[in-house]
Amino acid sequence: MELPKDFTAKMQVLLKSEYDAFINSYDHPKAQGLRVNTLKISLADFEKINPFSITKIPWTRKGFYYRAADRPGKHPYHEAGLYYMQEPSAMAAAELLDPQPGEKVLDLCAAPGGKTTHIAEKMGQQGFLLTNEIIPSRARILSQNVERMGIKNAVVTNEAPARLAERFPAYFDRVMVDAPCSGEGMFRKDPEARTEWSLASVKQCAVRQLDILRQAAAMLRPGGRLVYSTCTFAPEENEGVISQFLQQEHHFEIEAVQGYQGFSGGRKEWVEDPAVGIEKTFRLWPHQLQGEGHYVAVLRRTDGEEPGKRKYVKPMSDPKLLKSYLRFAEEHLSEVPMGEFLLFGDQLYLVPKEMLALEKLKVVRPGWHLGTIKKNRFEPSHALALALTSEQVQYRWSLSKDSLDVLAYLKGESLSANGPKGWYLVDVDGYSLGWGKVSDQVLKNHYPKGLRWASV
Ligand SMILES: C[S@@+](CC[C@H](N)C(=O)[O-])C[C@H]1O[C@@H](n2cnc3c(N)ncnc32)[C@H](O)[C@@H]1O
Repeated sequence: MELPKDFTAKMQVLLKSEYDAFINSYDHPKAQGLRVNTLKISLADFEKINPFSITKIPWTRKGFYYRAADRPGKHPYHEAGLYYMQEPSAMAAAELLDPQPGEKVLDLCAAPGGKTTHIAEKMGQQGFLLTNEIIPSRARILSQNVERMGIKNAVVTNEAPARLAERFPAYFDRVMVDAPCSGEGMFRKDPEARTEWSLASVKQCAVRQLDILRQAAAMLRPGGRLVYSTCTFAPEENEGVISQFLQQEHHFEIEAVQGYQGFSGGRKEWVEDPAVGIEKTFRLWPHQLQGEGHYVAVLRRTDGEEPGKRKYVKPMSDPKLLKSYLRFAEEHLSEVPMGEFLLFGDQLYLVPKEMLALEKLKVVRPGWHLGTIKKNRFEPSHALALALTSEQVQYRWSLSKDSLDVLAYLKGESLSANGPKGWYLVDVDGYSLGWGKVSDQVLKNHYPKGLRWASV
C-alpha cells in the first residue's frame, strides 16, 4: 500500500522501535464490523438468526467482526435495521461516553451516524438525543440511518456547532465530539484519505478541532461527560488539541476511565505542554488490536454556570389536527403512540421530552416522524414502520429473508395479496421493513423510492 512519504517519515520518528510492527499492519486486511441494534432485536435473537460468520469485538458487547465475503450491507436484515456496519475501533467512543436511558445527549459531528446509532441503542428510546451534522447532504444520510435503526428519541439538525452552542448552553448530560480529522487511521480502509492527506491539513484540522471542542464543551452541563475522538494518529489533533483546550478551560479535566484490552495510553512526550492526565486518554493502534487507528479522550466538566431559564418547544395543542392520525392508529395499531406532537407543514412528529425550542435552527428531523396529515386521511411514514414491531400492528405481511418476494419488495414492486384492505407492516422474518397497502388483491409498495434496491 502506498502511504504519503511525509506521513511514514513522521510516524518513524514518533514510533521508533515500534514503527516496523505499525507499518507491517498495512499488509493485513482492514477489520470490518457490525453492531447489533437492540432497539430492534435482542442480542440472543440475533445470534439465533444471524446468517454471517462473525466473531466478537472485545470492547463492545454488541459488536462483531464479519468477513468481507458475507456482505452484510446487501442483506434484507440491514434494511430492517438489525445492525449498523461500523469500523470496529470506532465502536470504542460510544462505549466510553456511556450514555444512559433518560439522559440528554448531543452528538455534534454525527454523519453518517455510527456513533449516533450506538448512543441511541444505549439510551433505549428514553431521553433526548440531539444529533447534528454540518454538511446538508451528510445530514440527510444521518437522518436516514436514524430512521432505519428505528430510533424514536432523536432530533437531527444541520447546524454549525457555534449556532447550537448559543441555543443549548450547559444543557447536555453527555456530548460526543467525533471531530473531522486528517483520517490517518483510515488509510488502510479509505484510499481517498491517503490522497487528501498532507502535513498542512493536519495543522488545519487541529485548529478546527479546538474550535469545535470549545463549542461542544459550552453545551455540557457541570458534572457531565464529553468524549472527543478522531480517527487519526497525529498528536497535534489528539493529545495536542486536548492539552490546549484544558489550558484554556479550567472547569474541565481528563476523566480516568477503564479502557479495554489492546487500548494504549495518550503520549505525553509527543506534544508540548501536555495536559495533566493526558496518558489516561486512549490510542487504538492497528498493530495492537483488530481495528483501525483511533483516539478517544474522556473529559468531565467539573464546574460552571447553568442558565436559569430555558425556552422549551411548544407542542401542538389543536386536537382537530390529530383526527386522521388517531383514526389511522386506532384502526391499524395495537397501541396509539402518544406524547408531545409537532406539525412541520403537514408532517407529524412526536418530539422527545425536554426538547428546547428549535426556531431558527436548521432541523432535518424534529423527532419521531409518524406520517403525513392529508386532507381526510393519514399516511404513515417509513420511520413509523421501522420503529414498530409486528406485534404492534393490526395487519402484517411477513416475508422470509430467502424469498424472492423480499427482494421484489425492496426493489419497490407490488406483491399479489389477499386480505382486508388497509396498511400492512411488511417484515422480514418478523422485523419491520416498511409499509404496503392492500386493496384489490394487491399489496401496493410503500418502500421509499430513494431506498429501493436497483433491479439487476
Ligand atoms: C469523523 S466524521 C463523523 C463520523 C460520525 N460520528 C460517525 O460515527 O458516523 C466528522 C464529521 O464532522 C463534520 N464536520 C466537518 N466540518 C465540521 C465543522 N466545522 N463543525 C462540525 N462538524 C464538521 C463532517 O462533515 C463529518 O461528517
